[in-house]
Amino acid sequence: MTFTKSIEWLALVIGNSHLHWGYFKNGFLHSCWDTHYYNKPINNLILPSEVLLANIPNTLPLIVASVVPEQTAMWREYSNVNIIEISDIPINNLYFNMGIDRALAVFGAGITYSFPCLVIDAGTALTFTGVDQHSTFIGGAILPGLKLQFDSLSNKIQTLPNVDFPKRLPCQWSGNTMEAIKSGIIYTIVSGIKTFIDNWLISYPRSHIILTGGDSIILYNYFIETDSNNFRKLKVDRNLIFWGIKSI
Ligand SMILES: Nc1ncnc2c1ncn2[C@@H]1O[C@H](COP(=O)(O)OP(=O)(O)O)[C@@H](O)[C@H]1O
Ligand SMILES: CC(C)(COP(=O)(O)O)[C@@H](O)C(=O)NCCC(=O)O
Ligand SMILES: [K+]
Repeated sequence: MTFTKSIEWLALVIGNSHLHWGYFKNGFLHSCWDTHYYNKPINNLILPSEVLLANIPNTLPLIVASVVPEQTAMWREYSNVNIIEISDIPINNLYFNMGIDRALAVFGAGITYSFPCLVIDAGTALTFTGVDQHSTFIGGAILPGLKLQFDSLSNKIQTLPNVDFPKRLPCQWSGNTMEAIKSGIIYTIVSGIKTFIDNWLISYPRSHIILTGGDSIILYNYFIETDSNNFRKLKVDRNLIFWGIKSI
């Protein structure tokens, strides 16, 4: 399918925690914002004002990329909608049930920064998606995202409280439960990500590496605090998926 874009249109990326919205006008991403899920029936002609920013028309064409099937079904009710499928993404070797957010983000990264590239998406899940210089998907990995790791400890283990993750790197060797949780999760995520990056760079030394997703900025700050020299190749771009959608 080809995605013809009008002068004004909306992109909706449906993740496992949030709806991510982009408003395009004259070929530019004019504004972007996140909302919670909208769980009332969708009118077939008018988008709900609750999810739109003020002054954005509520009858615009909508292009949806979703990894949440129930939400996809809801937004399909809107008549002016197109849903992106894996087969729409011009990257070789993608597998059919791969997350459309991963495929679009890595395509958006390649279009914006050039291939090869490795995208690290720190959303509900944390994902790695690597594509080589021929726009061929090489492989990736999936693990629980930052918030999910904190939530799973407190949800499954009675003695462990829920803690918010800190803005700055915590102390690694902690003398109380809260700090020990922060240390455990953050230091293993940071060093795990570093291992993936180092391994990717052995095969693709000139690759771009881009962090995206809800926790990308906080993660980037942890990296810079740990070892700014080693992470100088790292970029943060919250809009990779929108660059991907714009370019299909
Ligand atoms: N109100 C919130 N609810 C849940 N997560 C939030 C919220 N605000 C920020 N976050 C952060 O956003 C991350 C999820 O990233 P996001 O990109 O929104 O995920 P997804 O694309 O999977 O919906 C969580 O790990 C969490 O730390
Ligand atoms: C891995 C994901 C759950 C990540 O979703 P997110 O954290 O962005 O909400 C999503 O990309 C997905 O459902 N993928 C399908 C499996 C795969 O990519 O192999
Ligand atoms: K995501």
